[in-house]
Amino acid sequence: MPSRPAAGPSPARGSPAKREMEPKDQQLTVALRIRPLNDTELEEGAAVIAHKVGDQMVVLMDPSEDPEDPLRTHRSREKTFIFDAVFDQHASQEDVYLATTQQLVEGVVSGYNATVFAYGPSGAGKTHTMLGVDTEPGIYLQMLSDLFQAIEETRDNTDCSVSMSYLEIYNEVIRDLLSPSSGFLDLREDSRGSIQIAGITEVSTSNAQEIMQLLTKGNRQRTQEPTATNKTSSRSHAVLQVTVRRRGRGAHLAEEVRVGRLFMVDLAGSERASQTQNQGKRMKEGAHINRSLLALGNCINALSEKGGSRAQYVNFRDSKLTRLLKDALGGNSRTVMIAHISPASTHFEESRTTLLYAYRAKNIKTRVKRNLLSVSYHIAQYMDVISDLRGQIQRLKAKVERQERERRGEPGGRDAQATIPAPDAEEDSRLKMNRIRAQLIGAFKEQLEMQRSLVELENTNIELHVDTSRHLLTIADWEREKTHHVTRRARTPEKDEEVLEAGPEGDEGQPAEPHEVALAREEVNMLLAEQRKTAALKVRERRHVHGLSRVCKDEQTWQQRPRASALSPRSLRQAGLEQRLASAKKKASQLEELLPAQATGEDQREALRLLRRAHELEVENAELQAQRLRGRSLLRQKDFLIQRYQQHRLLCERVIRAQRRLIQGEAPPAAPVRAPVLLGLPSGKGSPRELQPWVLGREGPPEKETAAHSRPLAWRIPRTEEPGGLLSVGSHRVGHD
Ligand SMILES: Nc1ncnc2c1ncn2[C@@H]1O[C@H](COP(=O)(O)OP(=O)(O)OP(=O)(O)O)[C@@H](O)[C@H]1O
Repeated sequence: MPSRPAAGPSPARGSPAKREMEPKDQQLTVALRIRPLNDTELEEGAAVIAHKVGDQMVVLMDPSEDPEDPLRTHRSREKTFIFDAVFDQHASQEDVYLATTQQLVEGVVSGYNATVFAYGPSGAGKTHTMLGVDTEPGIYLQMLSDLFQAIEETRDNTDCSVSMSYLEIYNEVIRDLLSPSSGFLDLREDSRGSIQIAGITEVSTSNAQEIMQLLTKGNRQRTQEPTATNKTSSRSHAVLQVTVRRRGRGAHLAEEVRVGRLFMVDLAGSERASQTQNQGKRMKEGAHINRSLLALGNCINALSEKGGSRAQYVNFRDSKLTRLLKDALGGNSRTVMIAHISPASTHFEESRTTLLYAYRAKNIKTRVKRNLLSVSYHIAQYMDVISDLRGQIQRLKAKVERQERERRGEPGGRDAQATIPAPDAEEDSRLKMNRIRAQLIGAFKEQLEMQRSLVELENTNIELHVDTSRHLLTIADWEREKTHHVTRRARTPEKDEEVLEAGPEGDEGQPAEPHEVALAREEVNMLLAEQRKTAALKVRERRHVHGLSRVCKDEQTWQQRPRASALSPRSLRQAGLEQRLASAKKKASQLEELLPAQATGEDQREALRLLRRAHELEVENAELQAQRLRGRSLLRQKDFLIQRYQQHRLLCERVIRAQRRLIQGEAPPAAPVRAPVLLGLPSGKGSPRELQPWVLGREGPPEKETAAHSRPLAWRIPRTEEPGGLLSVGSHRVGHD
């Protein structure tokens, strides 16, 4: 395997500390593992079609191509791919580990992020590579053992702590595998843009065995079911995160903390619905798995184009998996992907797509940067030191002057003492001032933390909006397809039979709704319910704040109010936070008023001024971050809107074509339908409106929307059902004008 350039500092320019912080481009390491043929494949008489050639090449033969066929002799039967490393059935777990992931250990200990993920179809050997078996442990145990060994070697001059968390993404929800009772967890982006999982259990550990025990415990909670292709198929993506924090030992004012994060991801296997014959729950899981893996594939495609140019738009937001792997694929992480395939001819299609994806991933570049935190003492502590020293200097100066005067027998030697505050009184006032200042700093800090939490919550709300728009777009896409299908049928009724043969149809000759559309509907309903609750709460909240006679002392009191039970935890948290923020602001301003009276010297006033300024800057910073988040979300919303307008345009064009045909007497009599309603877009002037859920979902339209006066301009397209009838849009029917 070719060695990769190290992502360490470049010796060319800058100070060593600065060079350490400079990000470096790093290519994804992509390896391929081919597992042995299994019993089922042997029973089926499958041939081996994936062959390892040398250390880096794999040749995949197409089983459908007949070498004897003279028409095909000019075509190559082989597809060749080159990776950083290729392993076949003879490779041991240790071989795979040493050639792929061992190289990441040192980086993690020195403060770099690293990710290893196993990719491939169901039953191809991902869990085997990552977890392994007792006699042949996989990458988890081997890597963790090396990690602790490397930490042990640095113990002399650093303090090190290691913590871990373990989660699964199952059907697009995140579950804490170390604390399954904690419900579904939220993904959040912090102010630095890195993804955090709110409320995840982080356990401190001191050795690899301990982590393995926790992993085994967590794995018992992991969703695993037998499927047609794998008796112990993992139906979720499992993510193990290990964080290593290293703090240098020394008596410096500023301490350096290196934080290395290691992600180890065992993805659920992709599957072809037609092959697995999964039904019901398994099929729904499969659709979720495939959807998130499709999103992952799209990200890999976008990132690999133009050599991973950052100008290319990469949609990480399409699934929780891609959001979680954002850094691993396009950000600050050294990443290794181990793709897995079966060598059997019966799995040719899956193997081919896996190889193509893995091959594309080779072009991805990430930008690695050491996570160096400088924990400097707070400005207030410096100010204390300075203030102490100044006080001492002043007292000493006064003492010297007094002694001088006394020595010279000058009058006023004793009087002069009276103009300088007595050391005790001065000390007393300084202590008092420091106490109030410490309280003020506490209040500022509290305010800032709450403000940040509010920004995070707002961001989550915006994300809910964006998710809703995305799902609505999927539904709208489908509705357009369905309308197109119905229109086509109306135009060419003689082809009905052909259509019926070509694909499954739902009721009344409607095409059957695809799985992802049903899922999108489900999720939209869930998201809308959540949004409605939050909106209702905000209205009530505003009313409540206006008429507020007393301030709730803490979040608990707030949450214990009787009406709280009907609201979502997120809404409750937001309401509680807003309330607490208001009270913290009040407290801080009271303290601010107290302080100037206590400030006796110039240095204390200066300290106060700096303190207030630092707080103002931090507030501004938080506000800017919030604005940036809002701006980004707005852009995403606009993207969806543009797509919707495009859909709308397409539909209008189709309607116009149909009208033309109608005018020219080519089509049967028309049934009217309102194109703008179909896509939930504004029909007249005014700002674009959000896509109305009732247009696409299972819910009925609100009363006022159906009122005749609010009806948008009617468009006519050929009749598709009963004469003078209705055109069905989702479950909602749009009638004639
Ligand atoms: N390299 C290998 N050597 C021996 N056995 C293997 C190898 N790879 C996989 N297997 C066996 O194949 C079976 C399926 O493997 P595994 O469960 O790891 O697949 P998977 O890709 O994780 O599947 P899924 O996505 O469905 O969870 C297991 O019984 C495993 O022990």
